Amino acid sequence: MSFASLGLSEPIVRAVSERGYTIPTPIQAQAIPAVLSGGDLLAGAQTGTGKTAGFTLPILQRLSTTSASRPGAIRALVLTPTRELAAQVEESVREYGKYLDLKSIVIFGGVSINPQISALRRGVDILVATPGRLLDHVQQKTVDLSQVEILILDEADRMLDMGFIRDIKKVLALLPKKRQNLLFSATFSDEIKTLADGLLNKPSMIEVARRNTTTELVEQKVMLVEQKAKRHVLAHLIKEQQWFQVLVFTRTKHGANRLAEQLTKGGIPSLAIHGNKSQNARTRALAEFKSGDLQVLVATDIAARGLDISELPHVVNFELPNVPEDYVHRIGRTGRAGSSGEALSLVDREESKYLSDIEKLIKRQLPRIAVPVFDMPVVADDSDARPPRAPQGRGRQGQGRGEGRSAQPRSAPRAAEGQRGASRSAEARAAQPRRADGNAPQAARREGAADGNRAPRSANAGAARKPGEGQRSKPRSDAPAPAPRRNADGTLVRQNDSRRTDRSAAPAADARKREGDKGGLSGNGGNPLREVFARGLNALRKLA
Ligand SMILES: Nc1ncnc2c1ncn2[C@@H]1O[C@H](COP(=O)(O)OP(=O)(O)OP(=O)(O)O)[C@@H](O)[C@H]1O
Repeated sequence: MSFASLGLSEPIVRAVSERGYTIPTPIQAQAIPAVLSGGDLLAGAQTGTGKTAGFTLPILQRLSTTSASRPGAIRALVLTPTRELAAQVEESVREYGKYLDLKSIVIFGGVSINPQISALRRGVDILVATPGRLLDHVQQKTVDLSQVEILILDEADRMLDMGFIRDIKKVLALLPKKRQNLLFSATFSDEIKTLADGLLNKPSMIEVARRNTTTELVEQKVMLVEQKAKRHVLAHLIKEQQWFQVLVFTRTKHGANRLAEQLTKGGIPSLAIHGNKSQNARTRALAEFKSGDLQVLVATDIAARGLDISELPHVVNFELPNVPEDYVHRIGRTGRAGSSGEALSLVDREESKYLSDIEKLIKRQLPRIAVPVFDMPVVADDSDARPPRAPQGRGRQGQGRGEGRSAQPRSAPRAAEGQRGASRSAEARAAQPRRADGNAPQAARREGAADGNRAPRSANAGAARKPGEGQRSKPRSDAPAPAPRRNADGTLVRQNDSRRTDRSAAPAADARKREGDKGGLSGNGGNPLREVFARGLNALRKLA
């Protein structure tokens, strides 16, 4: 099957083949004719399977073969949940439409509104926007949506959930009654699907794979590890396994800042991206990460949806999301367009409910792998020893609005009201890290500086490293001092624990074997029993 055979004109097919696409993906093969027929559509297909072109190409086709009712009028409106996704979608519109006489622009918050006003004045056929900034334009009467022929909700289930639904309803009220509605996502919960059905007019429904399934191209694993050990385990894995491009998801903005700072201090260049960062910092962090100049991007769910990072090899859930669909989207940043990838979830026992919700959604049990055995540095700062919040059901925590016009959290439907209150106070708690000596830890004091700026790098972190470059061999001045051998939960390995240690090392070694020795999961060389004995004795002396 070819793109031309789906009813697309030569200029569109030419642009698509210049992009390197020869065969439509299954969602494109089904969605393109359905959109061209003019009806409403609810389309679901796994992450990274080409949904963007699935709606963009037929929109371009429809608009290029009919004329606007009024010159310069907005004819298609694409809404996305995040600024970065809006920018990405509009880039695709421009690329696929480069041989057509259609104009597109993107508008989102966090940047000056004036250039957007000027661009809207000049006339535009396809507008890609985040809802918050779009409503700002509505309020200032700088946008006219009365001629919109096609509305597209990308990441539709997110757009219709409690974070966005009020804004979406305001936008819908401004659109002509007669229009084509297109809803695309990799996930649709039953309640969102029912809501979507109510908004659509006799929609066709396309489901390429079973709803809410994760892509087969991602190898998913779970490591059961205590919250306070997670950052050490993560740093160890990144160094030992020489992971380069790693996207790490945390539950809160503060947690993202803190982890990015800790990793950077430990010699792993990292930046955080979340809703409290300036747009400049967000754009820069994502660009550096996409281009391969940045080793680790620590993100909240702001980066979970839609972002297309070419051949991203690793996604890590530092904490599990409390909305199981978000798991599907997070891990879907890897394993895209036919490439394979790995997703590792670090799960504290307090998160076991989230894990079972996720496994229920994706209808499979995720394989558990052993925690690596290694020397964990002793740290006075136990600010991340706090376990994650106990599961409280659905509803996003600690994120507030997806792309708000203000820092105020969105209002939520009744059922979720209590959860959001809980989430805010939990975020506030997390904003006050504790330290044994009662002083604010460095991370907290630096937070202001780190926010919106490049996270401070350690003296010899220098430029981002390529895989294999100086990760193990170079001694670093900021490397943690040799420490007593500890278990993954931070407790000292005692003399009597040696058999236990050996037993816990065994599954790790097995896991490494299973993984074709990618692992590096074992401890130091030499005689492990003697080493454990000596270290244990040392530590006990110190304690005494
Ligand atoms: N027909 C095609 N042939 C080859 N590559 C394609 C084709 N269509 C899309 N792609 C590529 O596949 C990747 C994923 O596409 P896209 O971002 O549209 O996925 P998606 O289904 O919207 O994912 P998500 O659910 O995460 O938003 C992109 O890099 C895109 O360029």
